[in-house]
Order: sequence, then structure tokens, then C-alpha cells
Amino acid sequence: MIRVHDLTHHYGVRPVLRDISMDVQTGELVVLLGPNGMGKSTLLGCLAGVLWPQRGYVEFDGVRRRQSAREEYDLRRRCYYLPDDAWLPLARTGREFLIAVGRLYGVDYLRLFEHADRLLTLFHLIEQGDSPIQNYSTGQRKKIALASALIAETPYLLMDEPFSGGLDPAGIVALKGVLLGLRGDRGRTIVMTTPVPELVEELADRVGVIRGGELAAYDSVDALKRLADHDQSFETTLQELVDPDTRSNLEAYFAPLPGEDDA
Ligand SMILES: Nc1ncnc2c1ncn2[C@@H]1O[C@H](COP(=O)(O)OP(=O)(O)OP(=O)(O)O)[C@@H](O)[C@H]1O
Repeated sequence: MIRVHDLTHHYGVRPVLRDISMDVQTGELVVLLGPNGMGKSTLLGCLAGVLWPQRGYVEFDGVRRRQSAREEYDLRRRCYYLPDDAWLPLARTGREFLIAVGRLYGVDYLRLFEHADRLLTLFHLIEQGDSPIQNYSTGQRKKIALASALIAETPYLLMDEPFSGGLDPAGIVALKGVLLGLRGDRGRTIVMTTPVPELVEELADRVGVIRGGELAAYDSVDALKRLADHDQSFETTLQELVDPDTRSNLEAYFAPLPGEDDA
């Protein structure tokens, strides 16, 4: 289980997250949703231990992040953090990279080679698998980064915008399927961010909406669905939670400009 308690984070004097508290149960897939620049990546960075909140704390199974070097080291081996612009070893092949990540996370050798093959197949990278990553297209780089997160086989997976960055439709379907499979059958705990409400209904057990530096909503998909009006889709309900001003801003945008006839 992941516990975030009363977390506040500033960049300089500017507060980005204020008093965030949330629990993620083991085996859940939680989607953090919010407009651009609202602090989703910052919250994920705090969960991952790469950012240190000014107040509050993050715990994994009762172990607080960055409390002791030994505990933090153990935690990092159980928790894979994939930033949205993950570093890649450009001179290495995709396969070499996957094998190196798997070894770093202590995955058994025999499984590792088979798993790497399956990931390369799943993401249509078999042909590129033995070429240096510098020859990959943008979408292929995203796919190899995603594969690196999956090959680590960690119980906790923190992914920043895994569906962005040029994934093609087949890649999106593959990633959705893998995340659903891991959550359902293998009891992995996954926290991911996205600015796109469309992904939530299919994937999430629970949704956190970050707005104005606060957790504006944190509930199960079923509970959020009950908020939806009969004449309104779940996506529209989510969209309104994420950005209540979108509709009025659209109306304002299409209002007659000076000199236009408003008849
Ligand atoms: N290193 C930094 N120094 C100063 N300000 C930062 C830094 N990183 C992020 N910010 C600011 O903090 C706010 C939250 O950024 P963050 O990247 O967490 O948002 P986000 O919700 O993930 O956005 P997006 O959907 O665009 O990825 C933004 O206003 C951003 O400008």
C-alpha cells in the first residue's frame, strides 16, 4: 500500500501541491488526472522519491521514503519510476537496454531473455530490437522506455504519462492490455498520470483529480460514475472535475467579436 500524508511541495516559494493525502491499495491502478501544469508529475516524483516534499511524507508498505539509505535502496528495487521523458542509452540496442534493466532489478536470467523478446514483439520492436536506440523513431523510443518499466517486474509501477509521446494505436492497445493484465492477474500496484480523461474508465480503479494544487477528487471510478447526470457521459463529468471552466471558456471563445453581428 502507498500512503501519501499531508504532502506539500514548493518549487522555490511557489506552492505546487498543498496538503495532499491519499492511499493507494495494493493491486490498484490509480490514474492521476489534471490539467497541464497542475502538479501531476510533481506528485509522482514525490511518490518516486526523486522529489522531496517540504511537508508531509510518502510511505510504501509502512516504509517512509528517503528516511534511511538502506530502506530507500530496498524500496527503489521494488518500485519502478518511469518519467515522461525517460533517459535512454542511445548507443545501446533496445534488447541490451532491457536486459540491463532486468539485471539491475534482479530478474532471473532465463525469464529475462524471454520477457525481453515478448516485450519487443508486443510493441512491434522485434526488427529494431538489435539496433542502437539512437536509430529509433519518437514512438519507438517511447515503446522501449515502456518496455524497460515492464521488464523490471517490480510490485510498484509509477508511470508519468505512459500514453503520450507518439504511441501508435497498436501501442496504445498493447499498453492498455498489459496494464489491465498486470493489475488484474498479478496484483501490481500502478500509479500513472494522464491529462486525458478518456483513458480513465477503461483502466482505473481509482482516480485522483489534481486542480489548483489540491486533490480536488479522489475516489473509485464507480463512485465518480454515480456523480454523472443521466444526460451526461462519465467523460464529461470527469472533464468538468478536471476543468470546470472549459464549457464557459468555449462559449466565450465563440461569442461575437467586436464588429461582428451577434444576431
Ligand atoms: N523544476 C521546476 N522548477 C520550477 N517550477 C517547476 C519545476 N517543475 C515543474 N514546475 C512547475 O510546477 C507546476 C507543476 O508542474 P508538473 O510538471 O508537476 O505539472 P503536470 O500536471 O505534470 O503538467 P503536464 O500535464 O503539463 O505534464 C507547473 O506550473 C510547472 O511550471
